Amino acid sequence: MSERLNELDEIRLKDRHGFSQQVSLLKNSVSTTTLTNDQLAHLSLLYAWDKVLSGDFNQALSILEEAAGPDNKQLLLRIQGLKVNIHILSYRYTEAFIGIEQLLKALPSLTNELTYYQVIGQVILLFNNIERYDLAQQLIEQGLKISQASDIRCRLQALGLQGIYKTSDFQHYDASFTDVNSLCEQAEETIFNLLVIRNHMFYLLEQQQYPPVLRLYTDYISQVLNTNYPILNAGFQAAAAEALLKQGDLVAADKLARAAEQSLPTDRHDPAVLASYRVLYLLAQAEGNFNNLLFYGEKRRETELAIAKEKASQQLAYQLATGESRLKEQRIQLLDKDNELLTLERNLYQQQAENRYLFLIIISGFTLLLAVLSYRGLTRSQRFRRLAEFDQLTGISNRHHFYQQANIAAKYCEQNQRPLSVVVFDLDYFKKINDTYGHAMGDWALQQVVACCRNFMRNSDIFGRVGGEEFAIVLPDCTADKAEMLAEICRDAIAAIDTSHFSSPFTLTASFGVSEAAHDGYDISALLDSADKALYKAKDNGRNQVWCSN
Ligand SMILES: Nc1nc2c(ncn2[C@@H]2O[C@H](COP(=O)(O)OP(=O)(O)OP(=O)(O)O)[C@@H](O)[C@H]2O)c(=O)[nH]1
Repeated sequence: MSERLNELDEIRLKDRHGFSQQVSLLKNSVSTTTLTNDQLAHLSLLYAWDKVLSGDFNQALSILEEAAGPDNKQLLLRIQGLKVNIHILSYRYTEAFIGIEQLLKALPSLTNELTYYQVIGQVILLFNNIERYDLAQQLIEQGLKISQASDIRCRLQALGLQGIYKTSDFQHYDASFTDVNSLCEQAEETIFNLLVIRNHMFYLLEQQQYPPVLRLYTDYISQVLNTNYPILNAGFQAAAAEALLKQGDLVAADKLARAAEQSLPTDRHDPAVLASYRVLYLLAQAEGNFNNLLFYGEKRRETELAIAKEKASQQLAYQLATGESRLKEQRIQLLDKDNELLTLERNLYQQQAENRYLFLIIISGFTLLLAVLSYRGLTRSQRFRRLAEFDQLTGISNRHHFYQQANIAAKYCEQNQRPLSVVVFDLDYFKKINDTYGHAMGDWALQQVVACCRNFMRNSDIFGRVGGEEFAIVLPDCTADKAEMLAEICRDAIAAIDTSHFSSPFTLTASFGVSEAAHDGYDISALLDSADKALYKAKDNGRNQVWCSN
């Protein structure tokens, strides 16, 4: 029986399908009373692994919690190691670090090289993530002392490369990369080798060494495609696309960047995902494609934020798990309270949404009745209302209507503690355009400016003409950094308005000011004032730029 369990362990990561089938078969056919404690625990470990590989982390954890305690110390540590692994995969970092602390205490008794790696590999990865390269390095060195097996040495050293890159000089890193690369190639550890090369390509991009990036891409891409590993595909393609872009080959860069996008897993916050969005953003910028610029700018920011958030929660969890124990427990309880509150908030929100839905159904019944009764009256009054609310030249809200809508939005955001930002902009040297090319040309320019900025706004944004050539946008649920990005995109788009078909082409530009409720409060007049002041700074500093009030 023990031999059979060891065989299954062997094929665990090599033949995923066969492993799953055989574990289930064994689990259903064997009589547990005939097994020793260790065999029972080993079977539970394999069964839990099968659940982990199929993504069912909760079940895997309960299998391990219920597993019989083995007499064999190595097996016990593997069970604890897998529990840590599951906590990491399910983002429960506090539990993960508490488990790690226990594992590290038991580490000196680990003598089997493969078990050492199985138990400690994830811990090293996590230490790298929280930038505790010193702790990761200690574990790597200990592992290298235990193991002479080339596959394990490749994996350990590959994990150590990130720390060497971040903490030592480039020459040392370059030499280490070459060593690890050849070691992993000899050991035929393809995935680890390719991950090391992918990271190296991004390192080379940082050093602005573009031809070597493309050489690595050509040399290894067929291996990458064979692994069928999306994070590797996306990483290689994005790195090569960025190198091509920097060398000015936009067409080839675009092709690879799109391929990278198609390889991207949707729910991963891997650096390869970030790199792909960065390249697609740079491409949109080079092509003047403002829709893509906004889209990928947003995606890039979201991914950056998610990576930073994850790192912060890992660092906090590490501090909690290694801090003084009573304080630690209190904080964990506080965190749990936070989680309870979040769940409560979510439930309340769901309830509110359901109530709102019910309310909408009732209201829509009345509305239909009213609509039928007053159809004629409404169409006439609607026409008058449009005239009173919207600017005739550009079609957006006039000053009065803009203020009305803006105040409603500000009140809503304040009550619901949502962010709120304001952007104001004013065309540069517009008088000169009127004076030189005539008032009709000025009108045309105003219409073009509004039409192109409108492209980048959401339905909930409030866009108004608040002066002759001055405009304002109120952005509910939007922080200043995003508002600033929108302003930059509008600024770029206005500067790109094409006047080449006129007999005397001219350039249109605008200056922007941004303010945010978190800094200036929720009063619309104060927000507009503050954004106006930032706008004057943009004008004073040479125009055609965006300034923020904070
Ligand atoms: N064509 C046209 N011009 C307008 C309209 N409303 C205001 N203007 C003109 O916009 C110009 C604004 O000029 P200024 O306030 O001196 O500002 P500017 O020339 O843009 O200079 P800076 O803002 O300092 O960069 C004036 O010439 C106004 O007549 C309009 O509806 N149509």
